[in-house]
Amino acid sequence: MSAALLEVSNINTLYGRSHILHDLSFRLDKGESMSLMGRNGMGKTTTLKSILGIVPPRSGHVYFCGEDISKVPTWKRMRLGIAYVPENRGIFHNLTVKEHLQMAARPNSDDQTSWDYDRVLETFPRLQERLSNLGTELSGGEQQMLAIGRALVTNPSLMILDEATEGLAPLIRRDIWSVIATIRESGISTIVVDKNIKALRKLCDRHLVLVKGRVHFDGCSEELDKSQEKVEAALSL
Ligand SMILES: Nc1ncnc2c1ncn2[C@@H]1O[C@H](COP(=O)(O)OP(=O)(O)OP(=O)(O)O)[C@@H](O)[C@H]1O
Repeated sequence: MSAALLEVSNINTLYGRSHILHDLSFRLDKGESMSLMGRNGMGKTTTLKSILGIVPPRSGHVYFCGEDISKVPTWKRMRLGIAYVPENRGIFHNLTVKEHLQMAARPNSDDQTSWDYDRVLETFPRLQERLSNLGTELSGGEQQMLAIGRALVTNPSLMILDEATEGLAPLIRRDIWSVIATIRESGISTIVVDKNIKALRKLCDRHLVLVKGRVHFDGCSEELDKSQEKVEAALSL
């Protein structure tokens, strides 16, 4: 078996005394794209925050490129190549589009996966038109594009997107899905949290479904098709 890019091994994550993730384990190979699904409150965001160290698991391990990063602070995990596009997008009100991108940019020696300022603007022509606008002056869709663009210029090997299409108009959603596909094609591994199972089925190689902080399903798209009833029941209860 090839070395995993990310391996989450038996993590238990709690908020105070509320035990949210229970012995959660999964792995993601280099270049692989994984969906993370589950009803509201099942622990998807907590899983992402555990990977990033924002909410460190009480026990268990997180390995990235074979290294145990369980005790590594969040900023260092990002330096190692993990980028996060949070649910609330985290756009600064008082910075322009250009400043957001310039501030985050980090070059990468690997030409194949390299994303720079110009490539992001080519991918998001809307941002090109809005370069001198402040975060507050952007629509929800533009903010989402900026949040993704800002993550891309850090040249991550793993990109984590939490509900990137949530609350957006259908045409903008379509653009965001197409950009996520482009990111994947550029060789960056992705973990995508979303409710659109049809889009995730098409986009991702593997799928993880959580129920009450436990893995309910973990398999490839063909296995997802075979377990359709079980998965749909878990998502619609
Ligand atoms: N900061 C916190 N303090 C205490 N409990 C929390 C905190 N954040 C989340 N929770 C609880 O942890 C559980 C899992 O939440 P989480 O946000 O991981 O779920 P989710 O699957 O991402 O749901 P959603 O789709 O609603 O974002 C929920 O019961 C939630 O109320």
